[in-house]
Amino acid sequence: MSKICVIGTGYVGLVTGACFADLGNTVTCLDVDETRIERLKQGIMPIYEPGLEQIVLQNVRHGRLHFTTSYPEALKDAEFAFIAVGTPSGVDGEADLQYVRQAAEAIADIVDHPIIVVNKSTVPVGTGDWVAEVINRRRAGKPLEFSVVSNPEFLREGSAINDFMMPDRVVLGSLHRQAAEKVAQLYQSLRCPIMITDLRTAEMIKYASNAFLATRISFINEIANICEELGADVREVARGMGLDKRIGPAFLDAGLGWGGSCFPKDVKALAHMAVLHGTHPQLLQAVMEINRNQRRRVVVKLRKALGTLDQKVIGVLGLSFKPNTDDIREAPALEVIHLLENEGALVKAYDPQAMENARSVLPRVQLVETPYQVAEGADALVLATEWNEFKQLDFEQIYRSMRQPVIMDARNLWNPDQLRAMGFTYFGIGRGNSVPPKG
Ligand SMILES: NC(=O)C1=CN([C@@H]2O[C@H](COP(=O)(O)OP(=O)(O)OC[C@H]3O[C@@H](n4cnc5c(N)ncnc54)[C@H](O)[C@@H]3O)[C@@H](O)[C@H]2O)C=CC1
Ligand SMILES: O=C(O)[C@H]1O[C@H](OP(=O)(O)OP(=O)(O)OC[C@H]2O[C@@H](n3ccc(=O)[nH]c3=O)[C@H](O)[C@@H]2O)[C@H](O)[C@@H](O)[C@@H]1O
Repeated sequence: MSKICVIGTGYVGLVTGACFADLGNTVTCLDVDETRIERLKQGIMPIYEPGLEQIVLQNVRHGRLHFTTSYPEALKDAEFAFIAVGTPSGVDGEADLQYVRQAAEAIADIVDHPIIVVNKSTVPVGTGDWVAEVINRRRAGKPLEFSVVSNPEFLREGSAINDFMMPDRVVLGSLHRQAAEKVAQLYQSLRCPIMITDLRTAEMIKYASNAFLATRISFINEIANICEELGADVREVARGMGLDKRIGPAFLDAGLGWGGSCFPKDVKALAHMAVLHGTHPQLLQAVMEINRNQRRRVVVKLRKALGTLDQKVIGVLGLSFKPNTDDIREAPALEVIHLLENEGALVKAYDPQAMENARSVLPRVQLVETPYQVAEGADALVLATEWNEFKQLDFEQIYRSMRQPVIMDARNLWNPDQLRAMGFTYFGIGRGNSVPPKG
């Protein structure tokens, strides 16, 4: 069993730390955010993630998982230092590496024993080499025995623990095969394919994977828009496509487009890298443009259905960028709300988990306690995030309480025939009758 330091306690750091502890290692998770660490020490999770609290508390109790803000404490005798800090978008769409640099410099300043530096953050191709340079430069005259391994993370929010513990694959990249093999041993018990390659290739696998998934979603959204005009049903189209083993059914849900803390920043960063190195990433540009338009189309449909959005009350169900998370970073719902507010609409909203996070970024939105309060007096109801609890609502009650019975089901969650039969004007995404009549 190994001694591991995890730098950063965001989604990835916390899940990585808790899961490695659960696999029997001794893990210290470090963050520069004192409040976060203080709360973690009290057993309070900084994020909503199913199963996380249980695995954290259990491993803390067994003495395998620790939290600290002290780099010396976290790195003491650590055989591995996992960097899992944020890599947000910079001004031009590039990945901002300031936190990675700080982590690398701290390792260089503190460690005096051989160590493997494992990069789990999503970073531009070439960052592994750069991290090695940062450490070496900092240690000039007093070399440190270390290797850098890239180990991109593929977990999804909302199913993070399962994704970590039952991955489709683990990707490792390094100049030093032996170092990569040592990291591979940490994952041995997960019994999944472990691919060892070079540093830059591993870094690119992460971007290419996220960009490909985003491309699938933009592709099906484009097909959805064509379906609307031609009277086909995109859900059936996706089902029919997905039965082909070469295509597969995943990531073909048309809707409001992709959001979240990663797809938007990673597709942008990949396109930025491409342009910077003289290639023209036309497909990536189109993938991003389709995604932007997907939100706007919803607002256009609502405007057409209601005549104007000015002074109209629009209820929004779901604020998180997808179900089972309280994360609202780049959530499609927020963009739709901003567009609606720009046209004078008054927005009410509810989300099962993201209300706290939404409060500060949506000062003009009336946040209410239940889906039914969202519907009350509304001129239209928009389903922006397909939480399970929205599947079975009392639509009779909703119909009675709305000012105008207009439903914009932007995640294709509900049954159009049933709702239309009840008297609702229903619009979905890519489902035949989904465009309001012209004029
Ligand atoms: N959120 C996700 O589902 C996934 C994220 N990733 C990648 O993993 C990386 C981390 O993402 P998140 O966990 O979402 O980030 P986050 O932004 O939620 O958390 C990052 C944490 O790192 C801490 N931090 C910043 N600088 C630090 C330093 N110098 N020393 C110690 N702690 C420091 C911050 O205080 C924060 O708590 C990103 O590169 C992201 O692209 C990869 C796969 C999934
Ligand atoms: O690098 C990352 O951070 C992670 O990004 C995504 O995970 P995540 O952002 O948690 O969520 P997804 O389930 O991929 O959904 C992303 C967005 O696409 C949307 N989506 C997803 C699937 C689909 O069919 N249609 C669709 O619109 C979701 O609503 C959401 O807004 C990837 O799936 C992970 O493999 C990756 O590790």
